[in-house]
Amino acid sequence: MGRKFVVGGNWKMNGSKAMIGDILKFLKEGQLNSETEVILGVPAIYLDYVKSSVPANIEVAAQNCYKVDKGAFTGEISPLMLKDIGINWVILGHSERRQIFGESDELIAEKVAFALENGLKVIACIGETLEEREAGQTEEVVCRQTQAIAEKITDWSNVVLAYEPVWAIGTGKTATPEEAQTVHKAIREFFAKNVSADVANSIRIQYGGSVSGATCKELGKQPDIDGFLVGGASLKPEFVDIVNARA
Ligand SMILES: O=C(CO)COP(=O)(O)O
Repeated sequence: MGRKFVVGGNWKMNGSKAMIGDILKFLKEGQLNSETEVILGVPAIYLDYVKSSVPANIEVAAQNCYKVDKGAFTGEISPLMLKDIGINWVILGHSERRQIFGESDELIAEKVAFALENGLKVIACIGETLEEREAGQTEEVVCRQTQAIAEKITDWSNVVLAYEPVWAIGTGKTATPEEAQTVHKAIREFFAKNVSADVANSIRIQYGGSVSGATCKELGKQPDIDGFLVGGASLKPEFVDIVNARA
């Protein structure tokens, strides 16, 4: 069976009630391809609000959650809380969490495992920095990040992997379709070798990093690119074009 195209909009720390109103308007008015799964990554404070007003064909994700169910962890939210308000998805390991908030491969892997155990679906993010790419370490880095998760989970059916090269995030510098495809293929080979042929075939791998209405079509044609994780452009009407990249 083919892998269903999956496009996430990661709003990051953006939005207001007024802005969310505008975003939901263009999403409701736009003709979203029903063959594409659409997931909005929403700031925690707006999750309930968005969940209550989003059309049924759009899923809502948190942008982070912690690795235990409750307790003295000021400022954190748990997978159980997300499930409690009807949220089914979480983005984990985004490069901004890794770089700005110092999250390690191991912590991210623990969060992925705990979120899955509690019935969430996970978009797990990986990707190399510019320095790592220039040092020829891209594949080594993304495999190391994936391996950390593979050590903590066995069932990948509720995981989407997002390959987001750090140098392409928010820079307007999209990876070329060939650059992205090369890494996506390497990740799939990692799964074939270290997890199973079945997971290698079935896991969906999104590309993220300056995806726009202009770049999405060519990227979306690559055989190992199964969708996108979109930052800046997910706040704008062109997000509809990105959702429909394969249409
Ligand atoms: O980080 C990203 C999505 O998670 C990508 O952000 P941009 O699309 O703004 O480059």
